[in-house]
Amino acid sequence: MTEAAIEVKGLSFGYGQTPVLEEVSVAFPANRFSVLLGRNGSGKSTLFNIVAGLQKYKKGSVKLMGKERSNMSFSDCARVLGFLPQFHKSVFPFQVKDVVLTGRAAFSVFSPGKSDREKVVQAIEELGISHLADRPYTELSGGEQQLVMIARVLVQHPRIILLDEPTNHLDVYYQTYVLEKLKKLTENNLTVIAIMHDPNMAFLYADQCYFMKNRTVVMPSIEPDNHADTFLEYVYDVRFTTVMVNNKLMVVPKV
Ligand SMILES: Nc1ncnc2c1ncn2[C@@H]1O[C@H](COP(=O)(O)OP(=O)(O)OP(=O)(O)O)[C@@H](O)[C@H]1O
Repeated sequence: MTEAAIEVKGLSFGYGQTPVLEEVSVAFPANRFSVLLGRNGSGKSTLFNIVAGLQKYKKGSVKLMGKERSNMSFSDCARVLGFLPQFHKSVFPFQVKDVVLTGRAAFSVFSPGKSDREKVVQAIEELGISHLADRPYTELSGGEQQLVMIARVLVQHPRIILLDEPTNHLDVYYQTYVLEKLKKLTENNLTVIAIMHDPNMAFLYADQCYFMKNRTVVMPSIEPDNHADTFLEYVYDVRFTTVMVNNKLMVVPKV
């Protein structure tokens, strides 16, 4: 069996008295591209924020590469996990290369060295945005900013990256570009887990899809002969027609 990069067991969480996650148990396999889907407000970002340490959990267990998250120091976590949150706004017109460099902050405190800058150049090249390196981040389009933020996570050289809607704001060219990059990263000992809203893009690129429903995570086998349409109707409250394209399941809402 593949080792779990992230293993969540019996996790429950709420904001005040409102429960959002109830008894969530899920294991995201190492060195794979996994995608988490589900309706707006179903708790996807909350689960990512807990795994990334932005929200504290009281009930359940969250393990990163086999270690309990709550027992890990900030720098231990930064070595293991990189996180791209859903919203990231900068008001300061820093150059793109400096914004990416801040991804090294957990390692170099306030005095980044030559190797940190080399990693920045590498990550910027990796995402094909070298032409943006000297531009002020605040003057970039939403999609360009998204690519810069992904480079900022990569520069951390973590074992796992969590991305909350990485294809948000991207046109179809860059959606496929980023998803291909993310999938490729898993060939180099990296685990990628992303929240996405487009089931078809997820089915095209992910090794495994997970869905949030009724405050927990469910992982069906998405195959047409496995009643995928019934399952997706349960998740999204929308009726779907399913078709196979190049051996991949594709869905369209029934109109
Ligand atoms: N800081 C907060 N305080 C109180 N309630 C919150 C907070 N953040 C999220 N919620 C609520 O928790 C629920 C889950 O929100 P969450 O952002 O995790 O969902 P999501 O699946 O990521 O949604 P989306 O797809 O719209 O981004 C929602 O009902 C939301 O209103």
